[in-house]
Amino acid sequence: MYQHYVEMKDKYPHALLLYRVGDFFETFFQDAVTVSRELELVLTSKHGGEVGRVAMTGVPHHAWERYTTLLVEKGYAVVICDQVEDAAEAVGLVRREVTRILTPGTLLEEGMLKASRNNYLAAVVIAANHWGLAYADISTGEFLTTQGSDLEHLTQELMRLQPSEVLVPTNAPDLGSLLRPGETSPHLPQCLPPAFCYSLRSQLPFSQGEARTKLLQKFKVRSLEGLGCEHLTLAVRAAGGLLEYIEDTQKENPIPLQTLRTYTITDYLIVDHQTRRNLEITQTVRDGTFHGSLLWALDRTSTAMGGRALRRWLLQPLLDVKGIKARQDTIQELVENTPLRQDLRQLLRQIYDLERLTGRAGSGTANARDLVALADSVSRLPELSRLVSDAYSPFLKALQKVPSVLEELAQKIHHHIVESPPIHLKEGGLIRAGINPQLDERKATVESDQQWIANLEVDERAKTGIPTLKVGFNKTFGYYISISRAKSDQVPGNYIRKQTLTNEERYITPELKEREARILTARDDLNQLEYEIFVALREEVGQQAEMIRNLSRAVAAADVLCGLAELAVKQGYCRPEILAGREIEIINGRHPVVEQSLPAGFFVPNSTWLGKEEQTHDQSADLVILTGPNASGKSCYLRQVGLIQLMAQIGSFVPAHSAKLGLCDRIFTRVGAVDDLATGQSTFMVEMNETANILNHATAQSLVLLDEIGRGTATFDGLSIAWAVAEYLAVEIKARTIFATHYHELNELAGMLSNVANYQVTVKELPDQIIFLHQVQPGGADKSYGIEAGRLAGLPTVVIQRAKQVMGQIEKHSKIAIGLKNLE
Ligand SMILES: Nc1ncnc2c1ncn2[C@@H]1O[C@H](COP(=O)(O)OP(=O)(O)OP(=O)(O)O)[C@@H](O)[C@H]1O
Repeated sequence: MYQHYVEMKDKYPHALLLYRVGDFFETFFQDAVTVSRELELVLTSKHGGEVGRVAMTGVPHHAWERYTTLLVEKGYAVVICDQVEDAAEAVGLVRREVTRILTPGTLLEEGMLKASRNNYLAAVVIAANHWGLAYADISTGEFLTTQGSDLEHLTQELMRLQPSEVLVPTNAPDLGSLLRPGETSPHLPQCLPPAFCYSLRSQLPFSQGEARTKLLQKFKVRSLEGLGCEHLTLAVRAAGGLLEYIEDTQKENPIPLQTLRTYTITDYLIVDHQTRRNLEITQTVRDGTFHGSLLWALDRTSTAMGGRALRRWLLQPLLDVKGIKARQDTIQELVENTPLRQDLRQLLRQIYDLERLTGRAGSGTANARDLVALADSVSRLPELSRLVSDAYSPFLKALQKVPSVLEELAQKIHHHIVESPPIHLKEGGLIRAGINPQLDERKATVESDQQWIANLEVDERAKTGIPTLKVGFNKTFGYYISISRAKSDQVPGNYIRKQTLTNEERYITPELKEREARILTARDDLNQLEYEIFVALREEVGQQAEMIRNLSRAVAAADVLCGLAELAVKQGYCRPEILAGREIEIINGRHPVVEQSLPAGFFVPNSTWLGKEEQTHDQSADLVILTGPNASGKSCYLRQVGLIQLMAQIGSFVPAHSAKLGLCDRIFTRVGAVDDLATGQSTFMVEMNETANILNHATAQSLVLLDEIGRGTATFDGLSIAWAVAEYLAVEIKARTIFATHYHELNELAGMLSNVANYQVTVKELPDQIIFLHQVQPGGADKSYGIEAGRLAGLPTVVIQRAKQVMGQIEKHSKIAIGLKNLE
């Protein structure tokens, strides 16, 4: 056995090999040490003949999925080597084969995947400063590719996707190895973020010739023109290499992938990783939780597919007005038609994860319960289409037609498979009566034999006159007749004694054994036949994978929009008017997340005007300097504007009384720095890097949100940098910007530049407290409340007095604007 194990392990040197021995999956040698460390399991050892003592760690065979999930989550590849024949019938060593290879990016099993998010496998090809990126979710079939010419964009795109595994073609000697998050290799290009798992692959499948041929074959086309990537060499190379990997690891279960789609990152609103983090789109900054994120606040979807789609939309908002309006129209129809919205939500709740169920059917991993769940869901689709039959908005109209072949397929599944089938596929009990005459005939024979055995006890008691006679069954002898030892002298002549126990004797009869043998063979045949009928049905579903998935995507989109409509109604959102220009006008806007965490009516709405032509000065600024005391609501206001803009660009209604929003090409944020200990950078350096990135990439079409710049250094350095940055943004770039700051001196900019305005968050000052009004109003705060806050916090009176004196002096001598004017 060890020899066979070593032969298998040789084939998969970079994966953990789980090897079935009896009721356990065992790991040996170094794998055992790793598994025991990672899963906190006991490491034991056994004498292994010539090799001496062998370290081993095992997990119960029925729980392999649970343990494997943990290992894969930690970034390991796992190979399952299972017994493929019955140990009891095996002659010599039980035959074992690799039945499944699991890597973080190639999971299909339901329990291993998070319902609410995609599980992406990505592949990158880098050539000098150019890159190609392909990604697929093999559980849902999505398959996309793109390319670009700035490595920073590749990093950002990977951060958006958060792939579970990234394939990188290299010349590394340890091809096939999987680097876990944080592990490095000299063969890994620098621009790849260390947070992901990287699979080092050979270059060949990623070469233009091989990759292109692979794609042509897979999609049965003669040119890649129709897929949109004929001339995108790097995109083709990445996609072809990715496809080869999927086929290589999923030999047993050919994956039904959707047709490759080519996209361009600049077709979407660019939200860099920093901004996504600062705006807390999918998780909070403080503790990384989902609760408190924008996704948490917006998600009212009813299906897992809808939940995943909403996440994708939020991470990839649109730049195309038509696309946004189509989504808005659908939300509007659902907002206005409450009965339709409610019925739709009710119905959607009954639809399971069709995308993934179809994937499992197509790859041959679905069980009978999966097929029933799929049929249940598909059979809801005609109801759904009837419900939206009068709808006029685009995403509801997309549901109006359900191909009859799908309805028939669902009926067939229901007709064939019993209502609550067992999990196991080879133990029978799957297929209904009346489906297959051969099956029914064999079932009838088995049943009659079983009935004969069931009657045997009564018959034999009558025949022998022994009232305590019993018929029993055990694994060693099969059926037997049991008689107490006291009565054993009364047994008939055809009884053959098999076993003697303390108080009883066990017998068989030739007829009993004959019936038993017939039952056992017939049952095996029956189970096999049921399995074959099931597999044929599963394949039939797999053949319709594309059609089911197209509909699933339409259901997912409708679900997202129905959820957004529900939210709009419940939270009082408005439909923003999307403009082609640069104007941003938000009347009485609210922060979508903070609003939901406060009691109703507590959130103070605030308006915003940016980039408007021909308006009063306060309402036409490109750059707003926002001042106000600590904790007055500056950061909240700043984020609110970013979130409203982003929500509008996914097509959602927004938390405001009304809004007119010109599209943004990018949203940038710089919000309160945290020391980046991992890279050893100081707070100030992180802040400066981020600011540099903004100044180098923002355009007049961008939205820039800056919260405190220049705080991590000496006051005058900080103030000077903040001033120069604000000026550059307003004069050179003309990006729409909100600049929150404690440097009141920046208010002087508004007097010098016509496209700069001052806003402040107001407070009410009482003798012994400051009341936060959270109201944003035109005008610069004329005083800072830092010293006041210090007083309220209990700093000694002398310190407060002295601080006031020092401030008085500083203010007297600080005339930045006048000074700068004199310089010119
Ligand atoms: N418009 C609002 N209505 C109601 N409460 C608000 C509003 N804006 C902010 N708040 C509350 O005030 C708290 C402080 O807000 P925020 O963090 O935005 O202040 P800040 O001015 O940025 O403070 P600092 O200058 O210290 O960073 C928030 O936690 C929020 O609960």
